[in-house]
Amino acid sequence: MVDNYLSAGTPGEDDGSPSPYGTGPKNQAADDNRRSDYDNDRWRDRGPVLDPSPSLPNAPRTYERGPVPQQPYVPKPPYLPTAPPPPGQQPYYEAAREEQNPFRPQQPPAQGRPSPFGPGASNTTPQRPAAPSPFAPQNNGQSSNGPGSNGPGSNGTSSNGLPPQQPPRPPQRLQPPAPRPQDNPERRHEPGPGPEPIWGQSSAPRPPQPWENRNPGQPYDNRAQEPVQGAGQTEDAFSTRWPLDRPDTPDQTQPNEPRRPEPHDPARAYGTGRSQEAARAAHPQDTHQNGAPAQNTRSPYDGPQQTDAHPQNGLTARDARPTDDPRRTYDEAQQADAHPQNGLVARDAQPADDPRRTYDRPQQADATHRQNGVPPRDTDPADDPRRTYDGSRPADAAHEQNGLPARDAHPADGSRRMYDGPQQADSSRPQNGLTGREASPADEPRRADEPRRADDGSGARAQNVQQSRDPRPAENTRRGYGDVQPGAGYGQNGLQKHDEDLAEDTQPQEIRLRGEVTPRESGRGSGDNGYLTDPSAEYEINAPVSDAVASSGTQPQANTSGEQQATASTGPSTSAGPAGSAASAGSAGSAASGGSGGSAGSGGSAGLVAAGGAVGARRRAGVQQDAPSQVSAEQVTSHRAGRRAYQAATDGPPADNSVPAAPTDAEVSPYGGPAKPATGNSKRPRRYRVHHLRDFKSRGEKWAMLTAYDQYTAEIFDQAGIPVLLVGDSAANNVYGYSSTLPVTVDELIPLARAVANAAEHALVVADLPFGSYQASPEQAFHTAVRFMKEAGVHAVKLEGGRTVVPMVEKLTQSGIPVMAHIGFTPQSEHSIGGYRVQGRGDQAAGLIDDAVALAAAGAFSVVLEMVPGDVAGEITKRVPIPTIGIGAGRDTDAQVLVWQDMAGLRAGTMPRFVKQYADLRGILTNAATTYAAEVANGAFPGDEHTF
Ligand SMILES: Nc1nc(=O)c2c([nH]1)NC[C@@H]1CN(c3ccc(C(=O)N[C@@H](CCC(=O)O)C(=O)O)cc3)CN21
Ligand SMILES: CC(C)C(=O)C(=O)O
Ligand SMILES: [Mg+2]
Repeated sequence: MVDNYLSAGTPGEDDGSPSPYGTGPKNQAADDNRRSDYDNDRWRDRGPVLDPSPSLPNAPRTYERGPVPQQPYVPKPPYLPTAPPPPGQQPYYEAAREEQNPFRPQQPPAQGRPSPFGPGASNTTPQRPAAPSPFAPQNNGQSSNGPGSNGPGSNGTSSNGLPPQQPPRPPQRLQPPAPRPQDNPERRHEPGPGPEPIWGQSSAPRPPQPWENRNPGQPYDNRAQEPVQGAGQTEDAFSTRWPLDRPDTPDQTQPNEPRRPEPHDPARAYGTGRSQEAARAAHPQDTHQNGAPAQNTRSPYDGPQQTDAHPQNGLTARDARPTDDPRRTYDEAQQADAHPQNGLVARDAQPADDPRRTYDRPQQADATHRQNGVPPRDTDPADDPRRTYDGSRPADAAHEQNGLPARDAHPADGSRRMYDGPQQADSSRPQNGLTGREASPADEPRRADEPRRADDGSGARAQNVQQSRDPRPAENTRRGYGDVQPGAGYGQNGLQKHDEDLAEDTQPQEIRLRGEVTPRESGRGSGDNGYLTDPSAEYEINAPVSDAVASSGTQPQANTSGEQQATASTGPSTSAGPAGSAASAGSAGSAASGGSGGSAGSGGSAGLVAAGGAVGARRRAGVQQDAPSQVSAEQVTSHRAGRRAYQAATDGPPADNSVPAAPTDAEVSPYGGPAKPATGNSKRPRRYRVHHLRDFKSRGEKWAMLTAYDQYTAEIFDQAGIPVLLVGDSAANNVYGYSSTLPVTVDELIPLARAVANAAEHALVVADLPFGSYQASPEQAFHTAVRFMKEAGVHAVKLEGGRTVVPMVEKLTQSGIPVMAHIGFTPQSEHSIGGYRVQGRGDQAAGLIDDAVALAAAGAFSVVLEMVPGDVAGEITKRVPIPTIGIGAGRDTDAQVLVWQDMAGLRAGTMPRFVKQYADLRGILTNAATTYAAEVANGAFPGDEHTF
């Protein structure tokens, strides 16, 4: 079947084709133990009984699944930027409901349109051309091309005759980068490469844009450009008559628009593939940041290297095993060995390593290999051309650092990754300080048994040390992470503005406190889960928390946990803010030696840890000891303990209106030198809050959101400086293996959200409300959101929908629950939308803008724009005072979001177009598991040092 985009079913369901998520099995939601959030009859009619929730046994769940009270809802937006609808006028959301009629006309698919569901679908169209990829097979004659190759094609640079993974993209994408739009306003007028007319480029009059068709007092009528054909739709249903349609709407957002001086040019064609192609062609830096693809560089992941990396190549675990003190504790090893820039061991800085480290601690490099991102420990770091942190093998090293596969090596797993090759190589540089491929002394594949090269020794390493502290690629003209100095970002740009934030952040984290008093943490058993027996009082379970806060003032009430006792031991990370997250990950976080660990984005609190207490406190606190590698000193103790310690150390107003450098802000050399004092007021908030995001927008600082579904990823991303973590309902297909987001339930998401909220020290944690858990009514939305707030400890919720969900947004925001909106392609509405389609093209743009404005007016603190034409996303970003977060919405949104498994290359399958992969975790794990199995088989593991 070819997806006709009008089908109510997913292609995966219709024709057995694979899910676009890359998950193999179809929806497995039939598990008897799984409960629906909304319409499971087993629960609906029970009345106010205790609901044996798997996430919190015996908690009353009547508010989740019971009959939803359908009370008349009176919208009362808490901080409306506009007047309510005139009396007698149909509420805007009533009209919106019709506008979002799932049966509204759909544009037929263009012939030859590639299926979003990948090559497995019954789709005869070829894959979309992709940029030349560094992972495309190269001419080493040794790489294996797995079954997942995307087939024939040549990127024009591959010289090995093996098919690249993707057909070529237009060659002009490899041109040097063009200026950013703000640097070159003319770009918006650049013609596309094809015959498709681009509005504004010809002398012919361009069609009016939807939002231009609005006269004062005369609402724009979508009917003019979007004929209604759907059943049950009236003309009025498509008339979005509501106050924000007034032309003065933009003025309301004017104070929030400092960075977009250029007026929106509606002449730019919307959302056509042509215009997108043109934009890409005009901005090759999008796919290749420095315009110099390292097309011929070899990767450490090619065939011989993979072979070499394994025990059978002679580099056995025992060969490589150091002979130093096997008694080192894990935490010590972390501190000493972590090379936070890239996850590699600073071998030269740590000749004595812990032989007991498992791969969970990648520093145990004995049997670990380049493909695992871990250097062999029997090699001399000074002359190993494979080193990824010596700047000697830029493109390859970049891949190596990120675990990205070689261009000439096809992923062994057969996945069809849509790598954007040169971009990936180059984009690694801001994080790892690598220079460029011109600095590479060796492009040929390196074998483990070949002589070490001496031309990238200490000099190159020293160079890299310096470079690693400047994450900015000189040629990177794009605004964003790469432009930010270590220690910049939030700290430098926002400190004065956020003096109040510091004060606030020294206050108890009430949301966290609630989270702390979960039944699990309070030691209450399932029979005493904190819920009152009176369902009407079910939200009063915070009494212990309130008591704690009240009795402790600005300090949380001490309890008997060792975690609390550890409060003086360390402090939180104080690395740069979101704009500097990559910077901090690449340099400021290079705290590997000096006895202190330093993970990406965190300075090492060496002194504090060395002073003792942290590790012990960690143990006393019962905090997990076998934390992941690269754990910074602050992580050695518990998050909360560190936070309290820092709070204790920094309580009180900051002196002379500036934020003091935190004790953990020192930059520590990975090469053993003394800690370098922090150069700036690098500081990020104790907790990112919605007002920080607003401030980012007002300052024009872009930021990144990632999904997270578990403790370690949350911890890592948090430490990397990601200010907002989303526990997406995409866990459905990225955790639970469903083929869409529809099956996942509140009960399935809450444990994940709780893990993330527990682990995220600084990030604002947002949880998706899953399908069916909020659409019924504002009250249902409220009850579901409360569950996430109480049981998971998240700080905000996200829900999908435009004006139809405005009442829900209002209810939540009025209840003190921050709401992130989500419009454009809303996966929960996949079946009504008719597939994975770009939304807001052409005439749909006006409706999408209306949605965004209405959601902002309803109190949403931000809005996700998914698969929205770049122009429309840019226009929305101008129109609304709240941050826009794009995924497949171009570069003009205030922020970006990606599903982390996509971003890090963990999942297989064809990636959506908007995905850029920054690592090859799948390859890393594949190699790790393969090596582990091989060592078990050949007896290399476990060794004496692993034996008691
Ligand atoms: N791993 C993962 N990544 C995601 O981005 C994601 C999820 N899961 N699950 C929830 C939603 C669903 N999303 C998706 C999933 C697939 C496409 C997709 O296949 N897009 C194609 C076709 C687009 C079109 O036809 O216009 C693409 O090439 O982008 C898009 C968004 C985004 N979200
Ligand atoms: C893709 C993002 C925005 C999301 O909603 C999710 O991960 O569930
Ligand atoms: Mg979602």
